[in-house]
This record gives sequence, structure tokens and C-alpha cells, in this order.
Amino acid sequence: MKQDETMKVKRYDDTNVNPDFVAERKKCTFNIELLTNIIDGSSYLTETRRQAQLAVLNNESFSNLPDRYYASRDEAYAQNIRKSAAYIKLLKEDKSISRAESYFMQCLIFPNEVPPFSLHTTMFTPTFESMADEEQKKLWMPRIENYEILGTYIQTEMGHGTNVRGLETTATFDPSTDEFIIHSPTLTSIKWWPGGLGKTCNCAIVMASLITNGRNEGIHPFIVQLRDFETHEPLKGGLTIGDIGTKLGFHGMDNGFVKFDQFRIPRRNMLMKSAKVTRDGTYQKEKKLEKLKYGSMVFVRAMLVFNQAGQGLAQAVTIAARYSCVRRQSEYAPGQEEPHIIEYQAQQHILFTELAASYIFYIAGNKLRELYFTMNYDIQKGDLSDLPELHALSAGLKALTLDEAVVGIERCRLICGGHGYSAASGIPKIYTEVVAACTYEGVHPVLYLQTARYLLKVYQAALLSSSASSLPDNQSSKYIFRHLHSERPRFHFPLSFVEIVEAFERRALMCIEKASKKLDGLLATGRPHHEAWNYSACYLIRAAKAHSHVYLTSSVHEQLETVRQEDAGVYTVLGQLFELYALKSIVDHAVEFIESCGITTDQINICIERIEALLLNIRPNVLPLVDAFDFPDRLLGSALGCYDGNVYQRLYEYALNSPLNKSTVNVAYFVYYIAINIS
Ligand SMILES: CCCCCCCC/C=C\CCCCCCCC(=O)SCCNC(=O)CCNC(=O)[C@H](O)C(C)(C)COP(=O)(O)OP(=O)(O)OC[C@H]1O[C@@H](n2cnc3c(N)ncnc32)[C@H](O)[C@@H]1OP(=O)(O)O
Ligand SMILES: Cc1cc2nc3c(=O)[nH]c(=O)nc-3n(C[C@H](O)[C@H](O)[C@H](O)COP(=O)(O)OP(=O)(O)OC[C@H]3O[C@@H](n4cnc5c(N)ncnc54)[C@H](O)[C@@H]3O)c2cc1C
Repeated sequence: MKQDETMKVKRYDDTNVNPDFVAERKKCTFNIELLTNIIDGSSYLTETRRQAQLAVLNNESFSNLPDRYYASRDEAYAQNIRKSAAYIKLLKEDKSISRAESYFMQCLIFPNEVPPFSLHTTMFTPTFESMADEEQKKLWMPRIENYEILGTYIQTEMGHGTNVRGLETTATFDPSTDEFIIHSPTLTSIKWWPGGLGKTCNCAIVMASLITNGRNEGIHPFIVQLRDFETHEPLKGGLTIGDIGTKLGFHGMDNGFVKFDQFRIPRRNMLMKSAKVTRDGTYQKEKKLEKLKYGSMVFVRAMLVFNQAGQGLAQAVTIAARYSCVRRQSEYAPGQEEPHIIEYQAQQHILFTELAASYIFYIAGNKLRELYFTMNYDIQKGDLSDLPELHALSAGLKALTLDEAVVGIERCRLICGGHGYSAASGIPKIYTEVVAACTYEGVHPVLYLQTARYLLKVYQAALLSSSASSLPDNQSSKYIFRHLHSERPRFHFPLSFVEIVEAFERRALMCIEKASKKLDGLLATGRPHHEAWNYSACYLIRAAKAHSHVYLTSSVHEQLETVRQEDAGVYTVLGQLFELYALKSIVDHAVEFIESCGITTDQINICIERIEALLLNIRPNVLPLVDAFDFPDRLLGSALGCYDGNVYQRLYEYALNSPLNKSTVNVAYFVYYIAINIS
């Protein structure tokens, strides 16, 4: 990115900071900058992010006016389009902007929003790059990279989302014209939900059932132009396109629908890397590459762990923590000043356990992102051996971390009392964005079941093997082999970090064993496989959750081992957060740990006591620990969570800006009450 000499705006306003915050920050016992570097991945990435954020703050085109919480849907969409145009213009003009820089910029330009063009970068382009053949890439990629083509990813239909194989849209090959005819045969086959489809994108990858020579060959991807490149009008020839209307959140996003009515596209618009239809209508496929078509779902699921679960929860925690250090309430000691609400143990228990969870999701999410890029390198070269592992891991972790994050975000809102319910707190916006991710890219029961399917296969393999050596080191399920053939250790309390990881592994192994037994038991009674599978779902889902917890604890433990060599202060606080998250999970799932690890209820009580001790340990560092996330105020968009702690002044300004305050007597009130009473 070109450096701008005129950069003047600071990321924080560090003048006029609330004195309570100054006192809180003095209590810090560790090096905040080092922790920030760990969260970002390196000091280089911290610096890159800060430069990118400064570039956004210094550029007036990226302002959030009209106020994002008062904007109507029309205004919210228009604002996103204005900012998108400025952002894309910048990317086109400054080719030195790296991928990382553009990512950091995008997060701040569209705070807690998925902007209308985002499907272009997260799904459309990756799917095209992965599924198109070399000739197709040469033809299309320059216009895709140049944003002349702005694409979305069209898969879900009004009647089918989860069951991708059940999609009804057809792409029938017509050899007389060398074209595919895309068609929505029913109301339920209308494509529904794709981001940016309603008003913004001019092209799309459309997933449809390929029919050639009278045979249905299953779901395949096609690149389809939807709008005229000059006028942006929907193309003629059988397209009805629109916006699907108001949703829980995503107000600035035009999630859309499209009905295809015998719409024709050239044969070569089918993406032909792993399967193709020749000029005479012959269908050929490379079976080994078949699952590549699901690749972009794996990509986004893997990214959502750090991007939505980690970052979303961390933002809500930052807001709740800062507010808790400002807000005073209730008489604690008779006759004395009201304490900050952070001093109440009940507040600490919620806040600090969510703080711990946000660190765990962030750090494990970063590791998963790295793993994705490492494994995907081979996958794209045609070696798909790591794909099942990557699919199982990303599906389970997407589900588990987002399930826990949305509950955590809501808990953070609740511990802010009444002001948490105001949009000005920033938390409602974070919640509506993050909870969307619980639905898109796959609903969670379905994703857990995908993970469980993989785990049972690994378990079966482990039963037949006597060592773990047959699994590569990067496989997260290697513990199944290791523990299946080894004695359960005696756990000592309080648990060491190494013991914590092993306890999670033992619990997961037990859940997998139980799921396997349940399934086998039902099969043994003569039930067909699909029925036995369905009635084992509760066991299978428990196994998938337990396995995902193993990845969270083991990957953060691995990070802790590195930090231990680097800095004692950071190691201590990160270790406290790790322990708190782990012990709370053990207490929450006590029955499973008692049964799998041979521990007692008394030992669970030791964990409960230890949690209380950890709350006291974490207390002095609470503000520095959220400062380490290094979120600019603009990203948080919160009167309660700003860096300077001037909560009440900002709340008052927010209220004064309410559109309802533009007049002293409201027009509607005048018309329906005063005018009627007068007559
Ligand atoms: C540094 C960069 C940072 C970037 C940051 C980015 C942040 C992003 C933030 C914000 C942007 C996002 C904005 C919104 C985007 C929203 C987009 C959408 O929502 S698009 C719609 C998604 N739709 C679903 O997810 C449907 C869910 N359904 C499915 O996934 C499948 O169809 C499923 C799993 C239910 C299929 O089930 P079956 O049983 O019918 O499977 P069969 O198709 O027959 O396949 C069976 C085999 O394929 C494997 N498989 C299934 N899915 C796989 C996959 N994804 N990858 C690999 N293998 C897969 C299975 O494990 C199985 O393998 P075996 O036979 O056991 O070996
Ligand atoms: C904000 C948002 C953005 C989106 N963006 C896009 C996009 O860009 N492109 C796109 O193509 N799609 C998009 N989607 C669609 C999204 O991917 C689907 O909504 C999602 O995959 C779920 O499908 P469905 O809505 O049909 O739910 P269904 O599949 O009908 O599921 C409904 C419920 O039934 C249960 N269920 C269903 N099947 C099973 C099963 N096999 N086992 C157990 N339980 C089951 C689950 O509880 C599930 O929640 C978006 C959705 C949202 C909310």
C-alpha cells in the first residue's frame, strides 16, 4: 500500500480519557503490544493492519454518514454502495495494496457488515478459480480481478438449502445451439438468499443440475451473466431478479432472488476443470476432483471461526468490559460510593469467561486459517487427501465457535443492562451479523453431522490399527489412535495444561465410541442405515462438538508453548484465559468428563473453585486484555465501548441525533391526536 504522508487521524483519541480508565490501565501486568501481535499473527501484521486502518480513517469517502444505526434500508444499502465504489476504485488505482491490507481495510470500511460485493471475493472468485479450466480462467479472470465482473454465489433455493443434491434448478444442454438452458421449474426452485444478487452483482456462479443426453449428472457450477455491463439492467431472455426484503440484520446487503425462465448461456460457461460436456453433449468427469465443487464452502467456514466467532465475540466483550469499568451501580458496602459493576463477581463470571472464549476462538481460528491455506495448496494441485480432514474440521469448528459466540455476545449485551439494548451499544448490530453466520454456509446440526461422519471413519480405522503412525501429523483426530490403545492416566487437580488437553481428548474419544455403539446397536436391530443414523444424531453431534473442543484446546495450548519461550507476562495472562475457558467447559459438560476421565464430583468442585480464583487473577488486566484486541472505535461503533470511556456523553449525543428529535412535535402525533381533538 502506498504510504500517505498526510495521515493525521489517530486510531484512538487518547486525550480526555475517563480517569477510571487511566487507573484501570495502570494495573496492567503484561506487554499489551506483544499480545496484540499474537492475535494478529505477527508484529508485521499488526503494523500492516494499523496502516490499513489509518488509511480508511483518513479517507472521507469511507465515512459512515448517515449514522448506521439510524439509516433506513435504502440508506444503508446506498451507503454501502458508495463506500464499495470508493474502495474498489482505490484497489484498482493502487495495485500495491496487498490481500492482507485490503482485508483489514474492508473490515473497517464496513464495520460489522458483509458488504454487497463481498460474495465476489469470498465465494464467486474462489469457486471460479478452483472449478474453471485454464482456458476459462484466461478468458474471465482479468475482468473478474478488475471488478468489471462483480459476481455472487447462487446455490440456495426457496425450497432447498441444506440438501444441495436436491436443488431443482436445471441446466439442460441444447446441442443444436451449443448452449445450456437454465431453468427454475417450480416456485420452490427460485434461487433465494445470495448476497449482492438483488441489486448489485452482474454475474454469478449458479449451482444447477446438469442434464445432457437426457441424463441428470448432478449439481455443477456455471458462470452466468445476469445484468448488462453498461446499463446494469437484468438481461433479457428469462430472468426475474429482485431483493428478498428486510431480514433480522444485513440491512445494507441486497440478498436476492432470481427465477430462471429457459435462460440460455453458452456451453463453455459451465466450469470445466473437474467435469465437462463436449460439443456433442458427451459428459465426462474426473471423479477424483468431484468434491472440489464444495471447496468455497470449506474456505468460508474455515475463515468464519476467526472472522465472525473470534472477532465478533471479542468486540462484544470489549464493549461490555469497558462499560463495566465505567458504570457504577448499587450499594456494595453500606454508605460507600457505588462500585463499578466490574467488581461484582456475577459480572466477572460472565464477562471473563466470554473474554476467555473470544481469545480461544481468535487464536484457534488463526491456526485453522493457516491450516486451510497449507492444505488447500495441495488440494488445488489435485491431491485431495487432506480434504476430508479440512471439511470435517472447518464444519465442526464453524458450528461450535459460532454457537458459543452468539450466546456469548448476547450475554455481553445483557450484562450491559438497559444501555445494552440500545443500538448505541453496538452489540445488537454485532449480534445480528454474527448470528447470520449460524445459518449461512450450513446450519449447525448438519455441519456437526458431517464432522461426526468423518470421526466414525477415523474411529473404525483406529480400531483396526495398533498405532497412530498411519495418520499424518497434521490430522486433528490423531488422538483417537493414540488413546484407543493406551491406558487412561490418573488426572491431578488442579489440572496442568497438558492434562487439560488430554482430558478433552479422552472425553471426545468416549463420545465418539458411544456414538459408534449407538449406531451399531440400531443397525443390529435391522434398521436401515439412514434411520439408524438419524436416531443416533444426538450422540453423533455430541461427538462432533467434543472433537471440535479438542482442536480449540490443543491449538491454543500449542500457541501457549511458543509464548512461554517468548514472554512470561503474556504467557501468564494467556494461560489464565486458556485455563478459564477449559475449566468452564469441563464444568458445563461435567458428566462427560467424569465418565471419560475417571474423575469425581469433588474434583469438578475443585474446578469450580479454581474458576473463582482465576476471576481474581484476571481482574486487574481486564481493560488491557480488551485493549490488546486493538479495535478502533469506528469498528466497534459503540457509545459504551469507546477507548476513552466517555460513555454518558456519547449516549447523550446519540439520542440527540435521533431523527425523531428533528421536530419538537411529531407530524404523526399532530395529525392523529392533536388535529382530531381540535376538530
Ligand atoms: C484472509 C481472508 C479472509 C476472508 C474472510 C472471509 C470472511 C467471510 C465473511 C463473510 C462472507 C460470507 C458471506 C455470506 C456467504 C453465504 C454463502 C452461502 O451460504 S452459500 C450456501 C451454503 N450452503 C450450505 O452450506 C449448504 C449445506 N449443505 C452442504 O454443505 C452439503 O450439501 C451437505 C454437507 C449437507 C451434503 O450432504 P450429503 O450427505 O448430501 O453429501 P454429498 O453431497 O452426497 O457428499 C458426500 C460426501 O462429500 C463430503 N462433503 C460434503 N461437503 C463437503 C465439503 N464442503 N468439502 C468436502 N467434502 C464434502 C461428505 O463428507 C461425503 O464424503 P464421504 O462420502 O463420507 O467421503
Ligand atoms: C444472511 C444469509 C446470507 C446467505 N447468503 C447466501 C448466498 O450468498 N448464497 C447462497 O446460495 N445461499 C445463501 N444463504 C442461504 C443459506 O446458505 C441457507 O439458508 C442455509 O444453507 C440453510 O438452508 P435452508 O435455509 O434451506 O434451511 P433448511 O435446509 O431448510 O434447514 C432448516 C432446518 O432444518 C433442520 N435440518 C435440515 N436438514 C437437516 C438434516 N439433514 N439433519 C438435521 N437437521 C436438518 C435444521 O435445524 C435447519 O436449521 C444465506 C442465508 C442467510 C441467512
